[in-house]
Amino acid sequence: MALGKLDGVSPSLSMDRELLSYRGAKPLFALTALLTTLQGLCLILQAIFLGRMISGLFSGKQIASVSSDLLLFFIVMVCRYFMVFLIKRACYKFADRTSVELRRAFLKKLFIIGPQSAKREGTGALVSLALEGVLQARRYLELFIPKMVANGIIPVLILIYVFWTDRMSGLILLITMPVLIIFMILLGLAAQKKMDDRWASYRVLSNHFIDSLRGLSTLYYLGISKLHMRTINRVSDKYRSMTMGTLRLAFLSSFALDFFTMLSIAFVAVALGIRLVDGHILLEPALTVLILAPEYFLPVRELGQDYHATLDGKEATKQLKDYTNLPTDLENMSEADHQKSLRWTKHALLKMHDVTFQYTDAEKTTLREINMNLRGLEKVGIIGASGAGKSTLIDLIGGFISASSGTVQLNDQNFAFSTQRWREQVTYIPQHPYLFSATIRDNIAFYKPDATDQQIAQAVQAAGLNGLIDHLPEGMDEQIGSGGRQLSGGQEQRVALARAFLCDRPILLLDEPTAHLDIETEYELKQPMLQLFENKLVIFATHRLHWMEQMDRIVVLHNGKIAESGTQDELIRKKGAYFDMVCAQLEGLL
Ligand SMILES: Nc1ncnc2c1ncn2[C@@H]1O[C@H](COP(=O)(O)OP(=O)(O)OP(=O)(O)O)[C@@H](O)[C@H]1O
Repeated sequence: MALGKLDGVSPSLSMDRELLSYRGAKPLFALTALLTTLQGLCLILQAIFLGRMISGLFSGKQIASVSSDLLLFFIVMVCRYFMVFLIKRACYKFADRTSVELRRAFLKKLFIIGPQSAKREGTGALVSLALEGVLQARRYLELFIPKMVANGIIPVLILIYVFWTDRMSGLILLITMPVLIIFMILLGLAAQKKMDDRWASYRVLSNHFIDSLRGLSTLYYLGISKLHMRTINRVSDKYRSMTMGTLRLAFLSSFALDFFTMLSIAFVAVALGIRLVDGHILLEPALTVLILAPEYFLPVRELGQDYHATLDGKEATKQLKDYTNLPTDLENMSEADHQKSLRWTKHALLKMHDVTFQYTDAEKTTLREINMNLRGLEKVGIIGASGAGKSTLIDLIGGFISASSGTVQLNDQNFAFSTQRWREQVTYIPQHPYLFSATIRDNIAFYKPDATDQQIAQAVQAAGLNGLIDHLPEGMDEQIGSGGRQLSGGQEQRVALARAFLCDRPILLLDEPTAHLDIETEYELKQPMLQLFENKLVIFATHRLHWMEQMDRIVVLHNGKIAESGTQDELIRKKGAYFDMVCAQLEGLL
């Protein structure tokens, strides 16, 4: 956010400048300011007519003789509420449009950053931000803008009029307002702290809940699902008590604001009463000032109340903005650079020079001095001990994360893996491919929805899925994914293979796709997988060394660095890290 912490807690004094950066915000502020000024003038006229009417009746006039004041009073009242209606409508439209844009920008960024951001932020937190966060942001924009503008205009108009009518009352109003505002700032500071804690607790709760749902079967098999219930209760309870704390503060703040306001109005009333009795002021101006006094404090009170109600919206808006402002090299590249990134062909050459990568929350770099070339349609095996950086390297090449330093060139032109052109050419098969809650047909054709039945049938055949589909009651229309038929790990992997066959993209990234399968299932999958590898650049990270037979080149990672690379024969002859791994696996078998 452009403003510091104090700006967030002293809304009556300063405006959240970030709001002005939204599309259409400046005209909205101008329109709201104009309408609020008119509304303020109506309010003063209303008080004048009401004061004149009451003092007229008090001095013995007939109702008929004050009827013109009564009529004018109603006319300005209608005008005033018409202004309120116009302001609300304009702010609603702005909030609606801005929240849609915020969500769109958020989702766009989510797709650019990819799964890495889900790993970092947590799926639950991202889902909450995209759904509830956007609604809260909308409420904040809708409520806060008119209140903020009213706060800057109406008290000033009233104060000018009161000063002009009765200097003493003007002075009381002028002195009491800063006291009220300082009090609001103090409460706001405490509220902001509480809201920060509450938001952090909400993120933990969302992530925890989603993780628990995902891991429910594991927890059940381990016999600790009941035990885990207690953890969920604890996390929920923490969130509940934080919410109650924030609410307590909000109630306290409302009470204190009302109390101070009433006290200030009482000062004005007593001062007016004494001077009225002494004959230093007439009834009509005294009444007008007295009617205006509560209106003078009303915007501050309303802002104070809505401030607490919309604090979570303010925080959500900040989170959404911060997320969409995260830098990616895709955005740093010019359109010309995009065009330069050529389609991957059998002659293509990609060079990585001194590439490093460090996770934001990690202490040391995960990938270091990666110097590696990828050519045409070669098959490259990535191996290394657990934690060596295989998945990170695959994520980097897939464009899910961006290198911290180093250069990447595609056909001798600077290039970033996160470009759309690159991603459109990549198929990624992870250990657990995601199955959408849809039919098998839709799942297979997810990345190519316009595929014909014949193309899908060919992909099914190539992936060896026809045996399964023939036995399903609904065939290709069988529902799978959450809520549908559960597939085995091998069957899920075959769906992923069918997707890859159908997409037929020239680059294939595999991150331990068979690690969770038994050896028989892996053996059954090997033949369709090898068929899929044909005419593609394949980068295959795995622990299972038997795949290295089919690789043109092997890259051995150790502690984030390339320990050695070459063909299988070369590495065996070299008797280095790869040789040691083969020996270790063979010893494990013997
Ligand atoms: N999101 C993350 N944030 C911080 N550190 C991470 C993150 N993901 C991985 N790491 C760390 O980076 C290092 C490399 O992890 P990576 O998953 O790439 O290794 P790997 O070789 O694929 O391991 P495995 O074979 O067990 O899957 C590890 O030390 C890991 O703890």
